[in-house]
Amino acid sequence: MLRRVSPLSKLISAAKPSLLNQVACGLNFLEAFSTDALKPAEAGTTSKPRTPTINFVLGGPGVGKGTQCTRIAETFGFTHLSVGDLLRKEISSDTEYGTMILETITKGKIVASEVTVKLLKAAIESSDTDRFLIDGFPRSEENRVAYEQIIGIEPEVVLFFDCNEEEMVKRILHRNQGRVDDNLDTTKERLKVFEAYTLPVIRYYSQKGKLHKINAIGTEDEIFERVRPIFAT
Ligand SMILES: Nc1ncnc2c1ncn2[C@@H]1O[C@H](COP(=O)(O)OP(=O)(O)OP(=O)(O)O)[C@@H](O)[C@H]1O
Ligand SMILES: O=c1ccn([C@@H]2O[C@H](COP(=O)(O)O)[C@@H](O)[C@H]2O)c(=O)[nH]1
Ligand SMILES: [Mg+2]
Repeated sequence: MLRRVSPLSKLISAAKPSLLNQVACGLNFLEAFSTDALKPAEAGTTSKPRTPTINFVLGGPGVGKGTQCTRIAETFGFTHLSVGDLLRKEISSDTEYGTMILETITKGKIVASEVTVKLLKAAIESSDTDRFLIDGFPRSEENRVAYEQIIGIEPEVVLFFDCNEEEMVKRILHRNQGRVDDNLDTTKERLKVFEAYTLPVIRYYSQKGKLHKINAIGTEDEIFERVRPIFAT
C-alpha cells in the first residue's frame, strides 16, 4: 500500500549543511516510493506483523566486513546482504542503473540512496528469512534517512570494524578478486568518503547506544571471537 510520508524537515534538521542538498534531492523519491510493506501492522488490523531483525555492519574499505559477516551469518543464522554485492549484481545484469553504478563504484563514491534502498528493500522482501546482516550500509547520513523513511526498521546492533588506514589499503591491494575499485587511487577516495560520510553515521548510532566497536586488527579468528559475545546472548 502506498503511503505519503511526513516532511523530512525534522529528520534533516540535525544533518550537516553539506548533506542537505543530497537529502532534499531524495525527497521526491521518498514520497513516491514509501510503502508499509516492511512495517509492523497497526493495532486493530488482522494481518500478521512482519518485522525482520536488522543489524548493520560498518567499517572502512577492506577492513574485513564481508569476511566477518560470512562467519557471523553461518554461526548465528543471519542472511548476509552486502549492498556492494547487490550493486555489482546490477552492473552484471546490465539493468537501467548498471552504467551509473559502475561509474560510481569505480570512482569510490556513494551510489544514490534511491537505488541502494530500492535494491535493499527488494532483497529483504524477497527473502524467506527475517534476520539480516546488512553489510556496508548506510554509508552516509542521507542513506540512513532514506532507509528510515522507506524501510524504517530500527537496527538492533550496529557493528563498526575499526582498523588503521595502512592495514585497510594492504588488505584491499591483496584481495585479488578482480574488483574495479581494488586499486590505490580508488581506495584513497573511498577512505576520504568513509571519513566524511560514513563516520557521521557511526557517531549517530554510537549516540543511540547501538554501536559495537570491534578492533579489526588481528587474525580473522581473533576478530570473530571479539564479535561472538555480541550475538551469543
Ligand atoms: N583479519 C584479517 N587479516 C588479514 N586479511 C584479512 C582479514 N580479514 C579479511 N582479510 C582480507 O582482506 C580483504 C578484504 O576483506 P573483505 O572483503 O572482507 O573486506 P570488506 O570490509 O568487505 O571490504 P569492502 O568494503 O571493500 O567490501 C580480503 O582479501 C580478506 O580475505
Ligand atoms: O550502500 C552502499 C554500498 C556500496 N556502495 C558502493 O559500492 C562500493 C563497494 O561497496 P562494498 O560494500 O565495499 O562492497 C562502494 O565503494 C560504493 O561505491 C554504495 O554506494 N552504497
Ligand atoms: Mg565487502
